Amino acid sequence: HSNREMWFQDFLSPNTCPINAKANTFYGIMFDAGSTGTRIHIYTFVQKSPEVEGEIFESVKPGLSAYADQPEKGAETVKALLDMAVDAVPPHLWKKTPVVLKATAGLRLLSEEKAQALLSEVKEVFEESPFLVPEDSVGIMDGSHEGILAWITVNFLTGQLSGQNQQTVGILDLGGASTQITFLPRFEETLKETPEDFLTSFEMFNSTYKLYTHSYLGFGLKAARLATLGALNMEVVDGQMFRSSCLPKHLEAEWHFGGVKYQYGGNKEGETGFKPCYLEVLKVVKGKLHQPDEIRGSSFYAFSYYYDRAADTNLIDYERGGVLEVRNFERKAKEVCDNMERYNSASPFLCMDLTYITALLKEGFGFRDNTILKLTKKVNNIETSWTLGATFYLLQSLGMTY
Ligand SMILES: Nc1nc2c(ncn2[C@@H]2O[C@H](COP(=O)(O)OP(=O)(O)O)[C@@H](O)[C@H]2O)c(=O)[nH]1
Ligand SMILES: [Ca+2]
Repeated sequence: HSNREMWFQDFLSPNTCPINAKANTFYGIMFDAGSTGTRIHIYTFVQKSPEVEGEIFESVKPGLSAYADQPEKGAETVKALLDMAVDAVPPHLWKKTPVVLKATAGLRLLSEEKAQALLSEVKEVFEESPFLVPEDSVGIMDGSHEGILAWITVNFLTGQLSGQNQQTVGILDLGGASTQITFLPRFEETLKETPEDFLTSFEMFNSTYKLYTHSYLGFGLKAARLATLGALNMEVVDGQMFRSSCLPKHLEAEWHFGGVKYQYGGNKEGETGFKPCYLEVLKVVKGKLHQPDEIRGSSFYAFSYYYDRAADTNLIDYERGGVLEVRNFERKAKEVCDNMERYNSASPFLCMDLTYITALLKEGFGFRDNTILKLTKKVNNIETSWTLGATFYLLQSLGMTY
């Protein structure tokens, strides 16, 4: 360093810079313990109005449920991410920076004691850190909150929660083990025909919202693969083969999910391709999901695996996302499933995944072929995830703001 720079650096050190510049900035750390990975979101807030100044986002695979029998190792993956936050947050703010981890469907599918073992190891990592560890800093996220909090994130970031025009957007989140659908019903009719536990009211930014939301456990993309193979929620006999016409004909492979090993493969003799595959995935979704009429015409934001699979098949730009119709997923599914040899470089599940997404949207939720989906993974450079919404609630509950 030249001495000029040193002088400059000294001037801006925390205890000499103008207090209002520093006092306004504070941080929140929210971990998303997803079924396929653990993610850290380090948010920077500016005090004056609910404003997110920035986000540091990192993720690690696999998710905590893969460490069902080695909870300390699972917690180590959280510690590695938390060490990043020690570097990112100024030391004088550590004690005022809350750290929370919420686990989603991956841990909901684990046994109670295995999930608790993982969570208590994570709690120890938090206790050993320099950050503020609130009361319920580690836990499993309630499915209905998962959808609502993602809705808050997207509608806050797109400015629908502050502006007067309450033209909010609905959200679709396709995880590995569960999938969420959330929107603000406009018609009284919808409220009447919706099951009671699908409707949740809450207070945010001094407005009250009554949202339609549901988290379908077992309907995430990975869980749906097992369901399509007929392997979900069953004791797998060692060496048992699971076959599907959604898989390449000559495929023989094994796969680990949620700590269990599965043998799976294609239909050497039987049929292969979109038509037989669609019939298989239809068994997973037909008649299993609630179909609110209101959504048939409205467009939705869609992210997580909806985004990943659309990007993997160039339906959207990998970085910027894009807008498409439900029919684009179906067309791509047909193209992949009926030309499997051309796609052998991609995941062997690509045909099954795209066909499942098509069936989930059309036969599951009841969307039309021309329903518009806005696929995004960031809005204003902030990840579209339930974690920002969860952090707003956390700060509110700590009386820190909003
Ligand atoms: N970019 C990005 N992708 C995400 C985020 N959360 C989930 N995903 C993607 O969605 C996939 C499945 O979601 P996950 O959270 O692991 O499953 P869940 O526990 O059932 O919700 C992951 O493999 C990621 O690719 C996120 O915050 N940002
Ligand atoms: Ca998730």
